[in-house]
Amino acid sequence: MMIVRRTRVITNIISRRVNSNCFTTSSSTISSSPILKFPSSLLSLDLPEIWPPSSPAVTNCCTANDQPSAALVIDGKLIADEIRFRIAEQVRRMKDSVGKVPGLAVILVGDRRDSLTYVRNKVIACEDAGIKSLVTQFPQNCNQDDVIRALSNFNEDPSIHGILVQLPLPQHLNEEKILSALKLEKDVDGFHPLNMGNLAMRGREPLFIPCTPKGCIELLIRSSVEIMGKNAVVIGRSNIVGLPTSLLLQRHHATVTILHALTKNPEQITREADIVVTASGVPNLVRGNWLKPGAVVIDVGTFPVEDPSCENGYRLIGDVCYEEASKVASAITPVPGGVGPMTIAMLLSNTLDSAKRAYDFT
Ligand SMILES: NC(=O)C1=CN([C@@H]2O[C@H](COP(=O)(O)OP(=O)(O)OC[C@H]3O[C@@H](n4cnc5c(N)ncnc54)[C@H](OP(=O)(O)O)[C@@H]3O)[C@@H](O)[C@H]2O)C=CC1
Ligand SMILES: Nc1nc(=O)c2c([nH]1)NC[C@@H]1CN(c3ccc(C(=O)N[C@@H](CCC(=O)O)C(=O)O)cc3)C=[N+]21
Repeated sequence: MMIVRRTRVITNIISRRVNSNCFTTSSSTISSSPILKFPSSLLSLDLPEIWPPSSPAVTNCCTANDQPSAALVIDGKLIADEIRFRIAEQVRRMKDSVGKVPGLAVILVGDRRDSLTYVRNKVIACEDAGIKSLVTQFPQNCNQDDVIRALSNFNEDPSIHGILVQLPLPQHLNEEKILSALKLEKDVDGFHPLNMGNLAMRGREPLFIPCTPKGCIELLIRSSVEIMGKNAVVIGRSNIVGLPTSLLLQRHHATVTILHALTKNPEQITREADIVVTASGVPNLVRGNWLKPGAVVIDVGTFPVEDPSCENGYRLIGDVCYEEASKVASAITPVPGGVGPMTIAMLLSNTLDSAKRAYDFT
């Protein structure tokens, strides 16, 4: 029998209507947009096997004459901020009662610009939440044994509850070997084969659910999108996004189809989907005519393109042709400001969960 751990049902949507005159999706435009209402938070900081179904508030956006209207934008940044606020509260409570805070260690190899940005964002998010963070950076040409030694030190450090090895690693390093050196109890990314295996098996509980897939599901639930019984398409089958996302959607009783680079006629398959989660890394892959009217679209893809006018020297493009898709979908996540901030919030959530387990703190 399924154990339903979450008890609260979400009825509100954190989102905004797409401004049809504005197709740029920067997080600043989103956070300044009108917010319908905060939902009562449903972030369960333990691991749910399944969430209860919520009201299908975002399933169909067609007008009376069946013309699709603009999609609701699922504001990942806003939702992530709310979750991070809740995490910070719990960290304070932990500090007050046990005298300890959660600790996250990040291992970064090389100096890829996007990795540096992601790691910096993770460190800032930790600071904001009161979580201790340590970053160990190695040069691109480093020795594998040195990386494993650093990992082992973090494994043994009782003040560290989560360890993240920033991916991708340089070619000469063996990702499988490095990741398998990570202590299961500290695998806050949820990439360990045992965590992934438990996610895949019915009746089993992984210690950690991978952050991006967990963030995608959290976005759907908080936007009142019903998952149970829906046709979901996941584009991409990678170990870090596509595969665990498809497993998680299945755990929520969606009927899941996985598309990959060799799939024939992908647009025909996506057109049948109520929910499309895309993580291919191919910019603008998903066009408006790939979607069923009223579909919910979660865009995980982040493809960096040079842009000297941006602070980091690049801007991100998603997998979805936003301009087209937002006219067909009922709800859509922007890039940036959609899944990305949720990934970080879920990392903090997993780190807090790990510390709670370590200190037997509820
Ligand atoms: N926002 C966030 O928090 C995060 C964003 N990302 C982003 O998500 C994207 C995917 O990341 P990741 O999973 O690590 O990438 P990978 O390159 O590991 O996997 C990409 C997957 O997409 C599939 N694919 C590639 N081209 C096509 C195509 N034309 N049609 C259908 N499927 C295709 C590949 O298929 P095949 O298996 O056949 O090669 C593969 O399974 C990237 O843009 C990444 O930057 C990743 C993590 C977090
Ligand atoms: N071990 C490991 N775990 C990961 O979770 C992991 C990884 N390696 N390698 C790379 C991918 C990518 N990833 C992102 C995290 C946050 C944003 C994010 O916050 N994006 C912001 C924008 C950030 C920016 O400005 O560049 C947004 O979409 O709004 C994006 C992508 C985690 N990944």
